Amino acid sequence: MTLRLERVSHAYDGRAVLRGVDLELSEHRIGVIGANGSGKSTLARTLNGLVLPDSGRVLVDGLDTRRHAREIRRRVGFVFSDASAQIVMPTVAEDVAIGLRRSGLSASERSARVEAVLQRHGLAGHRDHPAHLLSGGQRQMLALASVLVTEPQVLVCDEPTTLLDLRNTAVIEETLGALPQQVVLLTHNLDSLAGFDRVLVMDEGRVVFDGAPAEAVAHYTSLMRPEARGSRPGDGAAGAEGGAGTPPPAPGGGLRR
Ligand SMILES: Nc1ncnc2c1ncn2[C@@H]1O[C@H](COP(=O)(O)OP(=O)(O)OP(=O)(O)O)[C@@H](O)[C@H]1O
Repeated sequence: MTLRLERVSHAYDGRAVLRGVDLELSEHRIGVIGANGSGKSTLARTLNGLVLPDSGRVLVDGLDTRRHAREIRRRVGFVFSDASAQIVMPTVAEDVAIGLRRSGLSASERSARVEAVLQRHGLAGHRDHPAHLLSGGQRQMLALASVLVTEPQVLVCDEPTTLLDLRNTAVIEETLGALPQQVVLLTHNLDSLAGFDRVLVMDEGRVVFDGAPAEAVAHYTSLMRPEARGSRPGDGAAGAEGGAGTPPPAPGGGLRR
């Protein structure tokens, strides 16, 4: 599936957080890294219409997020870092099932699908447990399962392991790695990007690097050096919309700018 951003800009309270982002995302594994506040979450939220851009547009397989919210949410699933915010039903099985309420499937098809997802993600033994009694790792797995049960074609994961310990981080990353779906992963865990097809580095609302994981991590690391942070052209330019004259990054091409 192709996710396409065309000159996407967005501001909160007059402060620009996305500045004229142009992207075409079709790779199987795409990472997004960047400093806190660089605009990663806002970018991710535009991909399934959780955020509608102030200007520009986002197309999911040609469908505009402004006009086709429901179809797009069905195709693009979203996983948040705080699973508790995503879990809405009292028990594990009910939470997984809720995503299928408008699926058009019969009750028996829905329960078969829920059961399969619970089994696959190690939650079958917790079927009737209150979701709030699960461990942090189990809660994140439940949040993931509740999205996967709807069988989205793309999964956008916004720092899904930030609140987890090392073991659960590994479990969630392995699960994501094995999914047949296209995955867009926002993360501060740079090690998890090895093997990704493409990694974007964001800085001050722009994609400043777009290429292979090792080069992207090196670029991000160099941006975070104190001398780089003090002298970047973007510093202090909040509100300078769009990056006029800045060439769009070459998809997967490792363009630095
Ligand atoms: N709903 C909102 N209302 C107002 N400001 C917001 C909102 N969401 C994000 N922001 C601000 O926009 C900027 C970009 O936030 P965003 O969450 O996109 O960045 P991020 O790169 O994902 O950061 P982090 O790594 O900390 O999650 C931040 O300064 C943030 O405070």
